[in-house]
Amino acid sequence: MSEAHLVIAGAGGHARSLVSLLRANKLEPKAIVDAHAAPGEMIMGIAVVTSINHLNLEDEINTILAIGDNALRKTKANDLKAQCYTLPLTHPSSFIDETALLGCASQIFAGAYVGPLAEVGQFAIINTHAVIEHEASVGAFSHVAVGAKLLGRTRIGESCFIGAGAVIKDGRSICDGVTVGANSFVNKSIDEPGVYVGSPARKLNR
Ligand SMILES: CC(=O)SCCNC(=O)CCNC(=O)[C@H](O)C(C)(C)COP(=O)(O)OP(=O)(O)OC[C@H]1O[C@@H](n2cnc3c(N)ncnc32)[C@H](O)[C@@H]1OP(=O)(O)O
Repeated sequence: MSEAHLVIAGAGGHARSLVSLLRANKLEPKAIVDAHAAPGEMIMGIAVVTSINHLNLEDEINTILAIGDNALRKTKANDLKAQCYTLPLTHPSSFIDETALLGCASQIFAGAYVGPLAEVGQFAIINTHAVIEHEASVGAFSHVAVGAKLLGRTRIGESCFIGAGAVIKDGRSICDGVTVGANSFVNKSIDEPGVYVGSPARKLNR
């Protein structure tokens, strides 16, 4: 039986990070699929095509989502369902405690830390050097950006974006659909969706 081909969906910045993550795991994507691909476009030596129909592959295809936008990633995951690559992807330089739980299709990038009894939901992204401390949890389709830190026992809901370098104080919880700005400090739990910035973080009123 032949192995499934890996295909990356999306040709934005996150696609480059994913190629690097896959190669660190000795996996090579067959192609990158993006509706806006230019003729002959290549990314890091990989062809970018507008549709998987152009690949003429008879074998199974497993799609890995290179979509940083949480809502779009959720829509695409629901559209593709069984065609998605379901195993968590972890960079060899990340540390995942043996008691941590990683949801299907979660992506853990270089230097990230996922501590004891922490949980990462399905299709969540834990980006470069992010820290998910002991017993913290990250909801499905959330994205913890570069260098952000979730301190012990924090709980982040679904489809949240925690900006680069942000810190969430230990024990605090954040409801679904919250964006926390880069370098912000969340010292109180957040129970209303919206965008929160600053130190301490305050809701942006618009
Ligand atoms: C691999 C990777 O690159 S992963 C990508 C990681 N990217 C990030 O972490 C970026 C995170 N994004 C941010 O921090 C953005 O500034 C957001 C999402 C919080 C807000 O963006 P926008 O909606 O465009 O807001 P905008 O830039 O108009 O700012 C609105 C107000 O909030 C303030 N503000 C925006 N971001 C922040 C922040 N991080 N900290 C403090 N204040 C902020 C602005 O100064 C502005 O204040 P003013 O109205 O008094 O002038």
